[in-house]
Amino acid sequence: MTQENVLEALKNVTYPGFTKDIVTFGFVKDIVINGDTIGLTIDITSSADEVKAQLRLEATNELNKLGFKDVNINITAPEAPKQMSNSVSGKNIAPHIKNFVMVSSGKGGVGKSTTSVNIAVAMAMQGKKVGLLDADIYGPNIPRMMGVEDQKPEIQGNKAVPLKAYGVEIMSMGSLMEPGTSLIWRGSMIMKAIEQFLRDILWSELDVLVIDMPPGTGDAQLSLAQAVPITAGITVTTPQEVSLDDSRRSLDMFQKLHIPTAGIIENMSGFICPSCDTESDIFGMGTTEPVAKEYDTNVIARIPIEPAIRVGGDTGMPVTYHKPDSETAKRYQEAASNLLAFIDKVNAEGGADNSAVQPTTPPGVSACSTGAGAASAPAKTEGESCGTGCGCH
Ligand SMILES: Nc1ncnc2c1ncn2[C@@H]1O[C@H](COP(=O)(O)OP(=O)(O)OP(=O)(O)O)[C@@H](O)[C@H]1O
Repeated sequence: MTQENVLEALKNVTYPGFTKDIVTFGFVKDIVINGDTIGLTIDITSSADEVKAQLRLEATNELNKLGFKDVNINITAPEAPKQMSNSVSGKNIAPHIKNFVMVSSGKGGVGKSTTSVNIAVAMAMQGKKVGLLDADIYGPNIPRMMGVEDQKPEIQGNKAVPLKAYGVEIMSMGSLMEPGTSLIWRGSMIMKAIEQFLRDILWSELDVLVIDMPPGTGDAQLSLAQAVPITAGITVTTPQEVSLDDSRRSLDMFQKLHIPTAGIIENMSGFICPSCDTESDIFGMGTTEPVAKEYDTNVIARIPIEPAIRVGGDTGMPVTYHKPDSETAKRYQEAASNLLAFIDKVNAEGGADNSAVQPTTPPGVSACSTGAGAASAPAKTEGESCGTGCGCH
């Protein structure tokens, strides 16, 4: 048996999906014949496992027919493209961002933006490529807290370049609006804004995008969860019972939206006196632990009330960066480490998956205009959401 016999026989093996055979393509190389043993390489251009399996099977059959008993085929192929995002299925409109963290709170004013800022800065200080998206369209405070409130993002074509401070890429509705102006948001506008923040902003290939949500559980949260797979949800709460009730709603929302829950941040947990550095109880301390247990999650940090945090927020000088030796900076760093460990765990277990929260209507069909319910549904004014999350208005 000669190399020519072998090549002739392998001309019967067509490359999957094509009419040409693997010899004509020039894929067969390094044929070594030793009695009834043969070794060869098939060097292909596809990284698909099915292609490799089919070629191995068909080539082995042909060589067995020629009389070879021991057939050793080495198939070389380009490496499969690296999966940038941890999305295993479902929708991801920003696949170059590896992980998304949703920071939510049941009610306003509990320190959600302050937490988002300091955790983002802490992760950047720990060497991660971090972005911070201010999706709190009702009260976009992030530009002030990050010291970029006087800057406008550069526009390239129809996209915007994020601002940058403390090693963190930043985008906020506040940076796109005139200071002091307000927008009246309908549900459908919120959905579109969230998608645009992900699609039309030139984010780098980030390790983590921290997203500061509006308070509560509404259209913004649903839209975000449907647009990208959220790797981790954090809820921020203060220790009082009234706030805890609302944080339960946030935790329940994570479960309903299939968002892995990283845990609770108990903010304003005790007070650190600026003169004597002692810690005292004001709103309560440690009250979030039972709530975390209820939802099978953890308290990832307790952040005391510290005037330096408020000053840092007001002056655009986050405490984590500007007072790295303070007790609160250390706690934010610890929260960031806990969050990163949680993200690693989620990814090791297969990554986040938002396929279960996609709109259920087929592509191109509006949930608002089809089905038996549509005829009896109340008429909607232009631009009003039907509340199904279909984004059809
Ligand atoms: N641990 C803390 N110690 C001292 N001040 C704090 C602390 N956490 C937050 N603050 C201050 O409380 C105020 C409200 O915080 P922040 O804006 O972060 O809350 P929020 O939950 O994002 O509010 P909103 O829902 O209105 O966006 C800010 O002035 C902030 O500086």
